[in-house]
Amino acid sequence: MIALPGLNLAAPPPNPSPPPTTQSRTQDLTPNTEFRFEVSFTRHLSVKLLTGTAEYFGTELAPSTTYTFTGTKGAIYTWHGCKLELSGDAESEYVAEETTMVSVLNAHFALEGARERAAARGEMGPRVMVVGPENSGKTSLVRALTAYAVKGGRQPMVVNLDPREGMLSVPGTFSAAAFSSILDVEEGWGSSPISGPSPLPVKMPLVYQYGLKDADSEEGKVFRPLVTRVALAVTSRLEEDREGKAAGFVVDTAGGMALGKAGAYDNLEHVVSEFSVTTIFVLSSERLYSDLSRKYAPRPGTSPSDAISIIRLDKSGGCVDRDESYMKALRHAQIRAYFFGHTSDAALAPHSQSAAFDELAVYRVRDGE
Ligand SMILES: Nc1ncnc2c1ncn2[C@@H]1O[C@H](COP(=O)(O)OP(=O)(O)OP(=O)(O)O)[C@@H](O)[C@H]1O
Repeated sequence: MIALPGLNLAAPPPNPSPPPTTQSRTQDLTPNTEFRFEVSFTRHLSVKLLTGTAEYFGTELAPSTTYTFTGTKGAIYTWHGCKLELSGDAESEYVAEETTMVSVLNAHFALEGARERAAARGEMGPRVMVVGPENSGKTSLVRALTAYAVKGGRQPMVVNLDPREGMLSVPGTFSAAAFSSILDVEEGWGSSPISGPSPLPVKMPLVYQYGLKDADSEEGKVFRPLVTRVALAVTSRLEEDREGKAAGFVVDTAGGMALGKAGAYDNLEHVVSEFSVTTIFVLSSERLYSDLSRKYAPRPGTSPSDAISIIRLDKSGGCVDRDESYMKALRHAQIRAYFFGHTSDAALAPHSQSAAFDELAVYRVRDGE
């Protein structure tokens, strides 16, 4: 039987150490600080908000509710100060006073302004792309912008073009989903109908199989036609949805696309043109920012409404490099959650069927067919 990585049907579900019995402790956070932590896939960290307000990448924590994290690197931020109760053992944890949340909030309000203008004119809202090197905080920024927009009653769409990490689906796919309800603090984006029962409303992603690990490994032969498909699906969906149209969408890209081999950003440029991007947030990379600013500098004769805004944002000091073994474990966890459901007690029971390897026929589509 061919085993999907992470989907060992024969073996019992992985059993991360049970929620620890270590004594709970409290952590006070002063306004505008964040509690950063790293928890491996074999440990747990439980967090409860005792007093004040706090959020996890833009999503507000409910008071007196225990959130348990495993296989996660993240940060709990507070605007007004709070007291947290912590239990469990993280690999590392500390309080950071320098965060980038004020610039994230400013970015959100700039997008809100664009949404209001778009709604008044019946036009499409901001079409945002987030770019930057690997582990520069792109996905975290997209999550926070989405969470703030949802909190304000908007229904933004999120498009994931990073095959290294799935969004509401398995890795190796591109997906798009409209977000009209709160994001899931523990599970990241939340769950789709396929991932079993969830206390939060499920999200309905449109998923395309890409199949490769890196978006920059095949000279765009598969990537670009697929991006065209996704863009068409997203824009035609929004044309029929007045609220979603005004909210616009945010596209998360893969770090490899920002490498600009020999100064060429063919895949990024393709995304910009297919999605008619209006705003590009560049995380951390000065070179990418200056290359894109040059490329999309307003030309004489073009109307200001056609200009693309390129905005550079600092990388958060909390962004941690995720090595290949961590990424592998993350992908395995996503594949397992897809088939068994999100909860640790494995809510779904997929049926398995074995086939001998010589019964399998593999076809390869040749170039241009
Ligand atoms: N302020 C923060 N504090 C702690 N951890 C953070 C913070 N911001 C981001 N992280 C963590 O750093 C890691 C990298 O961030 P993120 O996934 O947002 O980067 P990325 O640019 O999307 O990466 P990639 O290109 O590999 O997809 C993630 O595990 C994320 O949860």
